[in-house]
Amino acid sequence: MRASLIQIGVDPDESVENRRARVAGLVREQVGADLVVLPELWPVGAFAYESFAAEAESLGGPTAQAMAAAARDAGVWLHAGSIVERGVRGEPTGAAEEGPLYNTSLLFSPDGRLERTYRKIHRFGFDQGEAVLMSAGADPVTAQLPGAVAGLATCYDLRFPELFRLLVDAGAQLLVIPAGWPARRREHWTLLARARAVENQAYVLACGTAGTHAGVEQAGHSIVVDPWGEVLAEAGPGEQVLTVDLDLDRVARTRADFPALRDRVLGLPAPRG
Ligand SMILES: NC(=O)CCC(=O)C(=O)O
Repeated sequence: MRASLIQIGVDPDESVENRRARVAGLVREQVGADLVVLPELWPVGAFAYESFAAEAESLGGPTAQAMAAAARDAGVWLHAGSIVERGVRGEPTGAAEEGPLYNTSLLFSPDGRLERTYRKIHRFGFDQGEAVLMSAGADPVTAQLPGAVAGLATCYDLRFPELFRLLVDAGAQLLVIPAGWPARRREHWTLLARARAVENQAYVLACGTAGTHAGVEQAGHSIVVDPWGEVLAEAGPGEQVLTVDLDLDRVARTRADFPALRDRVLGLPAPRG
């Protein structure tokens, strides 16, 4: 599988419309890739909280339309990163006001069909920002890609290994993680991406943003890690396309040769203390 991660520069001097068109063009350039991955909330910026409501879209909105067309034109599977999704009015409480916001990832097939959506489960910000503006997703998601099952997660999810174990138990061999990770915690990003790969004996494709928005410098350094924890490719801090060929049989070989996943002991009782 050939995968291309497009580490998009998200800066306030570019309009959302311009960035959407520019990114669609970049996706169209990835002819020959099997899978293209974009970062978290690249239309608006993961930390541009004050713009979330104004830039919220439906699953048939302008970003989804542009990405569906780009996936079709390039003939690629496209994990289009995430958008601020405006959910349906009245969901989930039945209230009459506008629908809730979600941080929702979109996965398109090469014919431009929206195959999967994943609403980010772990919202970032503690008691502010995304954590209060967005509603949490509740459903882990996998998708069958050519030759491998992908497990979907988003940015802050990377810190929660139990989600990845669920994905692996559902068959995931490839963990796809769009992000908008800040530069000041770049060491965590790299460390956690490698940890998730090693402990799950899976490929990790983690695609972040570049640039600075809402005063938060982004880490860049998108990274592809193999099931042994080796870094196959890593971007620098700026906008960049990272293309890498994955040997998908390596997942099964790693799990057979070093069967740590098999040796899990499940259902342990609560610790005695
Ligand atoms: N957008 C995010 O989820 C940011 C996560 C982050 O900054 C961190 O986990 O650190």
